[in-house]
Amino acid sequence: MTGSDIHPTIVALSSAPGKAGVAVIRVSGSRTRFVLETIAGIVPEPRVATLRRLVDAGGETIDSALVLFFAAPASFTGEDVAEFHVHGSRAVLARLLAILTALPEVRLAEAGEFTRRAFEAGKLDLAAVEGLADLIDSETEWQRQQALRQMDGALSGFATSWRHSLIDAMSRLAAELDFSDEGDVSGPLQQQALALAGEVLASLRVALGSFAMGERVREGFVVVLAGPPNAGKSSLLNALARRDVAIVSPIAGTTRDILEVRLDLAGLPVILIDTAGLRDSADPIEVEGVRRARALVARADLVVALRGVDSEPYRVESAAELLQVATKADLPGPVLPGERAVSVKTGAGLTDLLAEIVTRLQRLGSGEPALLTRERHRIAVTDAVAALEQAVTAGHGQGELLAEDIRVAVVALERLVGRIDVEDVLDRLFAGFCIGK
Ligand SMILES: Nc1nc2c(ncn2[C@@H]2O[C@H](COP(=O)(O)OP(=O)(O)OP(=O)(O)O)[C@@H](O)[C@H]2O)c(=O)[nH]1
Ligand SMILES: [K+]
Ligand SMILES: [Mg+2]
Repeated sequence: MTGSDIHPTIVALSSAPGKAGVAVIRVSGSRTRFVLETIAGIVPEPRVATLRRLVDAGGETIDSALVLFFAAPASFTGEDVAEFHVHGSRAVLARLLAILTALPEVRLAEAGEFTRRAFEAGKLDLAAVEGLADLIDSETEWQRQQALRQMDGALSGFATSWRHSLIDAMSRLAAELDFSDEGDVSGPLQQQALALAGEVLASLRVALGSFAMGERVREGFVVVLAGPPNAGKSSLLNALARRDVAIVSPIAGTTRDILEVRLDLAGLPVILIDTAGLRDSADPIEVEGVRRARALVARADLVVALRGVDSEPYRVESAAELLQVATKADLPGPVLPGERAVSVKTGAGLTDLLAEIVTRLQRLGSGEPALLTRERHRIAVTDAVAALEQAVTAGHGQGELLAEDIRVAVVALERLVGRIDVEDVLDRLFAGFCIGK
């Protein structure tokens, strides 16, 4: 089933809005051939870019365009699809969209609707749709690579093989139960089922171990600059961001709120955060700033603890990865053991500091590419792990209970690729899509 008979035909601008050399308008659905005949005068040979004049009902030219046709089911959505590569002018786009949506049974697409149709046609599973969303949102190299792996089915492939192994285990248990009158024998088939469950459990635990990295690559590593007032936190933020983001002054207590910039550090997405100087204060605003700074220090992936070489030693308490930095290295004063020296004034040590931040962040992962990248994945796999742990530890007792534990794990894993509970996830996901995806 292609679904083309139950869906209206949809149309949308699929490239970014605004002025551009070329813009792409995409059409999908059973009226696509009709749309092509009406606007371009022909249905081009599938997958052959064809230069045509696009005309309105009165025969007046709207633009000349490259026209592409993809015949169902060999298209992104699985339906007949057309693309019009027109000149990216607001006037051309407005006119063309107005004409297209005025055609019978053709309407503007909703956010994510092309992708939803691809999902419904079985072109992408849920994990792959998430990968596509992440790819479109990706801003750094690590994000691009991780999203592409997800879109290409890295998680989907594992989910399928875990599920197959567990279904295999369940069928061995069922066979054993058929042969026993008590339902509590632990024969060779049950042993095999337990071994399969144990293998899947081990693989799931490895996948869970990759979640922290997967999530951080998606959302950004939180790196917090912390230390006493006037340590040079805001100066360092500006230097690393190469922009004048934060106010710098010789007055202690200049920064009161938190300030963040997003950086691409050697392909790693980093959220670098400047905080209020840590000290006791009578000023309620500064007290709140310090409270926020401490909260961030507590939840950071990496804390860069700063102290001016001309100031007292200062230790930031944090359970997170900690990097001790002595600032203002151009001034006289000692660099203490364990500190790296930098000077924003001369630029000394800044490149090394950046390299060290990258090294520390990379160390948070195992080096393996992350399989689980969203909280949704973590929950599903955690549920499956809990059920299989119960199966494996309860072990050789009742065959029926064992089968039930494994069944619970299978259901949890089916959520990963979207065999169940799909609508909720899709609705939330597509809320973040723009129209035309
Ligand atoms: N000589 C020298 N002065 C610096 C350097 N970095 C910062 N400063 C000076 O130190 C003072 C404090 O700098 P800020 O960046 O405002 O310090 P901060 O840690 O953000 O201070 P608060 O926001 O008040 O906590 C300013 O006068 C800066 O110009 C440096 O590398 N060398
Ligand atoms: K300051
Ligand atoms: Mg500051």
